Amino acid sequence: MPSTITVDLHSEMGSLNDTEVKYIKSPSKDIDTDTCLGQISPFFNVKKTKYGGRGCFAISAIPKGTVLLTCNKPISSTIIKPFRKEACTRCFSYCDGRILKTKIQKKFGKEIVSLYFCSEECKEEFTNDDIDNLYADSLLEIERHYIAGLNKPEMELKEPSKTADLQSVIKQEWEEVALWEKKIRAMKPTKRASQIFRISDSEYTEIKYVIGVLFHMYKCSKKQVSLPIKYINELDNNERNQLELQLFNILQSSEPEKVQKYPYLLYSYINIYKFLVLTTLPPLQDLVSSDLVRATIGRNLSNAFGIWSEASNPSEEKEFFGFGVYPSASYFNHSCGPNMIKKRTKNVLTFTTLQDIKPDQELCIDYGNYINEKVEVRRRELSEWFFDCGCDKCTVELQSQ
Ligand SMILES: C[S@@+](CC[C@H](N)C(=O)[O-])C[C@H]1O[C@@H](n2cnc3c(N)ncnc32)[C@H](O)[C@@H]1O
Repeated sequence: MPSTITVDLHSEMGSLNDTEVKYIKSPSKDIDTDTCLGQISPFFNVKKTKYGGRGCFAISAIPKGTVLLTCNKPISSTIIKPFRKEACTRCFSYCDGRILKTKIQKKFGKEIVSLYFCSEECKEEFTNDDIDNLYADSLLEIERHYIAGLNKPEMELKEPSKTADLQSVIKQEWEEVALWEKKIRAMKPTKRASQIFRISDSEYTEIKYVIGVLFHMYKCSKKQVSLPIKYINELDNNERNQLELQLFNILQSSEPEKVQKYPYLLYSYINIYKFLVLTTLPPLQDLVSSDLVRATIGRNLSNAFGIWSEASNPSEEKEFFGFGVYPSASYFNHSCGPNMIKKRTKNVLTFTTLQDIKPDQELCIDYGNYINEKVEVRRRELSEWFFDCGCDKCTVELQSQ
């Protein structure tokens, strides 16, 4: 299992000499953080910002309208339950609420469960990316148990007591999970299957995302390549997958902050983990550990890109279909006066400059839709991402108050 790497936020990236091709021997262990961050784009370096954490800084002047990064597909994505039949599993295409006709199906007893695609091409691309149908079967397994769970009692919503020391509760609850897991792993498969419980819709969404990440990790372990030090857009598919995984492993995780803010989520994350222990298919089951699952959830919280419908006019409300994690695009910080724009075309994200950029200027996107709001509103909305906005616009507006 790939180790989680501690990120040194204080290290400054040097620019990459792309004529010199070096090789990373061990793709997941002992990785050089600076090297893989330097492989994202020839246009920018990832280095420390003045307000904390890392950000992307232009290496030289860049004209307005330049595409700085194209991300072809997410490391993992997930469609929420209400749209699972209407938004394509692979490319998120949505056809005015019509149920998609192209499916991968599997029969479990009398129940047929399906994954939905917008076209035969998308289904084929999904299958070509799979290994022995493992990803499809894993997602179908989740569908099957999710649907079967609807006949079981809803899980009681627990919440840590307001007076308890939350850190001790978290530690103790996960220790109890470890004891539970020991018992479960010693059970016969039929007895273990009888322990599968009902999950909530949000747990279902998160579990599909975690399975996608586990599958990506499994795939990289099966197709290990020596990763040349080239920019991501110069790499072949396997190398690109490997680099995206390395970039994923060094993303920041906000699981502790999220549980601190919403303590009831502790029990939801425990449900997600237990469900994965009980239902994950054998090759991916080897990857299921509480540390990895918690870090995977935590990386989604501060790095995922929401997948929204395209509104045909500005007054139309956009629908939220789910989210995708694109590690190479996760180093752009937010600004309330962004100089970059993100565009999604199916499952491809492109990042383009909105203005001429000066050397060493930070490249930022807009994380939400609040940039025209007052500074107080922006700060409140952005607190969902667990940060106080340090962009120039907020700094100036706060100083003039
Ligand atoms: C997608 S990540 C961006 C990369 C991140 N800075 C890093 O070092 O990995 C989002 C996180 O970056 C930080 N961040 C992004 N925009 C920021 C801003 N305008 N001010 C302060 N922190 C910001 C927050 O911690 C946020 O949760």
